[in-house]
Amino acid sequence: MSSTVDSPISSSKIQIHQLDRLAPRSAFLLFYAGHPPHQTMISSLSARHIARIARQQPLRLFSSQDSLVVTNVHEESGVAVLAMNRPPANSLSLELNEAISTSLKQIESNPKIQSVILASSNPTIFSAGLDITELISPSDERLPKFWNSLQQVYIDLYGSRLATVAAIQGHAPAAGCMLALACDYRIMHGGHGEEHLPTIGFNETQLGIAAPPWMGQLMVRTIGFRPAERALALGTLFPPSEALNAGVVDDVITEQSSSESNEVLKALLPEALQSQTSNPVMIKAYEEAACYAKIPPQARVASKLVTRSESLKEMQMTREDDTQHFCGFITHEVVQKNLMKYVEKMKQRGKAKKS
Ligand SMILES: CCCCCCCC/C=C\C=C\CC(=O)SCCNC(=O)CCNC(=O)[C@H](O)C(C)(C)COP(=O)(O)OP(=O)(O)OC[C@H]1O[C@@H](n2cnc3c(N)ncnc32)[C@H](O)[C@@H]1OP(=O)(O)O
Repeated sequence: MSSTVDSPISSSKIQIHQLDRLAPRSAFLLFYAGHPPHQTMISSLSARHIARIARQQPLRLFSSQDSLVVTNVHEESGVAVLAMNRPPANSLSLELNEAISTSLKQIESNPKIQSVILASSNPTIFSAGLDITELISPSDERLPKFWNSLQQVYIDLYGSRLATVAAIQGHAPAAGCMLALACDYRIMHGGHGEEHLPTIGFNETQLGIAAPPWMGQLMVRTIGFRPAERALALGTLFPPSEALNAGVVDDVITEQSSSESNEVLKALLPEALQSQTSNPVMIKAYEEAACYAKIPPQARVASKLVTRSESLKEMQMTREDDTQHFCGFITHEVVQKNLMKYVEKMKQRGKAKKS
């Protein structure tokens, strides 16, 4: 049996085939009418359940307000948006990491899309890095799974066939910075006055831990050996203008939002980001993404491989060792103590802010 549902991915219709024949909780195939078939994994709902909903009402596959990520595509310009949506700080949990990887693959499977903007539904925090609560007294089963999901996000983003543009509206410490550095282009908001400057960088040493080798090397490849060596040792968090000078980001936008919303952004941005249609960082991110989307894709991807394939290969080869080191390091008594102290400080700061 097949039924047709409206898709927020594009204006085209989606046909769902043979859902009833699939076992519950299995993945199913979606065929975009008029395009070659694409595979889309939907693991959290059973196929029967989805088939039933699909017959009754339009199925919103991507732009749900309570999803950990929200995505949308604009086939006319070849640009998509993938926004992290995990309040309060987009800290990277196992589930958020998996959602980022899955959504990126879904976007990649659309041949009309050449660029993706990595964004945040939080206007002041891009991502707070790893969810520190994942690191404290972790279970033996979850910790390696968690680290693997982060490695996978890095591999998927850094090696994506899509041109990737990071729209950094706010803070991007540690693994939040990694997400941005794994993109092809980074645009950061200049902040709202000296007292509210967002920062970006690898601050791990300030937590009593060290960035893993592949993250550290990413910084080295981005800003060069000596500046990276110093920034990693000191755990430097760069405010926007310093991030620009050091080459951590490619562009800093200081202008305020205009009152006029941008028509293309209205069509491109998922519901949860509609308040950002006049946001200058988003406008610039779209312009960059559209610019990349016009380059012949084979040539663009080949040039990306020239600069990235060696480090990706290395990552694949050292992945298991990296997981073992990470788990050993994080569960060390001294590291656990440092992390607990850090979280305590973070909570106190939060309480003080609220009172
Ligand atoms: C030999 C080889 C060995 C290899 C070993 C490798 C080992 C590598 C190990 C780890 C690598 C780690 C990388 C990381 O990403 S660690 C995480 C680093 N992140 C941080 O330090 C950021 C902490 N957060 C902040 O600084 C701020 O929250 C900030 C992002 C700047 C936003 O500030 P603000 O706007 O003022 O918001 P609040 O501070 O009030 O935060 C809002 C709520 O969010 C909670 N929060 C924030 N960050 C995190 C986080 N990372 N994890 C979990 N929760 C977080 C915060 O507590 C507030 O919660 P609440 O509202 O309940 O008070």
